[in-house]
Amino acid sequence: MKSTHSHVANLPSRFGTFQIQAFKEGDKEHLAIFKEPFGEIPLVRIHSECLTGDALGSLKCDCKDQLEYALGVIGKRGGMVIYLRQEGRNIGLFNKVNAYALQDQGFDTIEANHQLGFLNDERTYEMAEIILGHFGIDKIKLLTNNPKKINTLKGITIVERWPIIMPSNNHNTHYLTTKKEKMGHML
Ligand SMILES: Nc1nc2c(ncn2[C@@H]2O[C@H](COP(=O)(O)OP(=O)(O)OP(=O)(O)O)[C@@H](O)[C@H]2O)c(=O)[nH]1
Ligand SMILES: [Zn+2]
Repeated sequence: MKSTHSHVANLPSRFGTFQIQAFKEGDKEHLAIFKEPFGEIPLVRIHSECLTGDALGSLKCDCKDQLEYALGVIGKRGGMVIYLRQEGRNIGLFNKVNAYALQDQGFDTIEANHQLGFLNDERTYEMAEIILGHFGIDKIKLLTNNPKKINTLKGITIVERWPIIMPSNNHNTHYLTTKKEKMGHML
């Protein structure tokens, strides 16, 4: 029988020694990166894939800084990073590059998504709930500035919100201002 989750493997990293487990959702493969013990209320970061930021170090967003901050804190205190393959707020890499091309012409992130026929944010968080459920977790402390993420996680009790605010740079100030003003991020 085909499994929807992989075995658990060790992942020594520059942020500490974690364990990882992969989860399949159709063609998408998500990851839980975790460090035990979790403590009574696990500290969790739900991170959405950003290849340009996470892997290439793009300065257009704050994703890599947030990911590394989360891995650093969770590597020390225990908890879990859920890495969801929702590139470009779930419009995919190809469309995100087209959105970036529109941003080069002066559109903001939201306007560029609309120009391409997408909503502001096409993400869902069911897989995060499924992964947390797999670990028997129903209460968390969540590292986020995003109110939609909090409101969408219906099956999980968010006992505390921990802000995850990174220093801005010349290239991402407009991106962060758009998140604050148009998406209500608590920045
Ligand atoms: N469509 C689109 N997606 C982007 C753009 N810049 C970054 N992203 C994606 O945005 C996602 C990160 O989401 P954010 O809204 O920045 O932050 P968040 O994770 O929802 O909120 P926090 O928990 O507070 O960090 C990743 O999937 C990125 O690939 C962009 O210009 N257009
Ligand atoms: Zn990013």
